[in-house]
Amino acid sequence: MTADAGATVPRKQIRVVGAAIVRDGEVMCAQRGGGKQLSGKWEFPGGKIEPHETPREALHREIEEELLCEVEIGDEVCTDSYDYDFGTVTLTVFICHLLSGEPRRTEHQQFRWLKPADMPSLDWAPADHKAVSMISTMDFMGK
Ligand SMILES: Nc1nc2c([nH]c(=O)n2[C@H]2C[C@H](O)[C@@H](COP(=O)(O)OP(=O)(O)OP(=O)(O)O)O2)c(=O)[nH]1
Repeated sequence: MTADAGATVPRKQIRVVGAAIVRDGEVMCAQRGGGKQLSGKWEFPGGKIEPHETPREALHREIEEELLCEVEIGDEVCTDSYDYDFGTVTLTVFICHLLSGEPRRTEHQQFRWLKPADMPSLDWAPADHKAVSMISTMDFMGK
């Protein structure tokens, strides 16, 4: 036995924010691009929180960079963690509305606008399952 036998290496902790963008009662779902972790899985647009940022600041920045548009960030849906082989992702999802511009694809394979109840039919990244389940019961019509 070596001195550090049994010692555990701390898992990489990755804090991520995602935007459930609502328009006309539907929610924007985005399919991850090729050549990345979780390629082909569906996710909420967003990304990693930088150390100096609040979750909302990070989401605002990520949506501008990734979708080239601006959103208003509303209520938090939930936070959930999933242990991937590359680290633990802790994902917080917010309901968002478009303020200006039209979401454009810079890195995703495709977008789909789905009614909340239809969202679970997609192959979501595992960290998203709780948020998708919660949003799938929501009704955004008239909002
Ligand atoms: N943006 C986003 N990432 C998610 C979601 N669910 C989920 O497991 N992730 C994972 C995928 C990535 O491993 C991690 C961070 O997302 P990211 O969008 O910054 O990842 P990335 O690989 O595109 O970023 P980068 O390292 O190239 O800067 O979180 C989600 O709904 N949205």
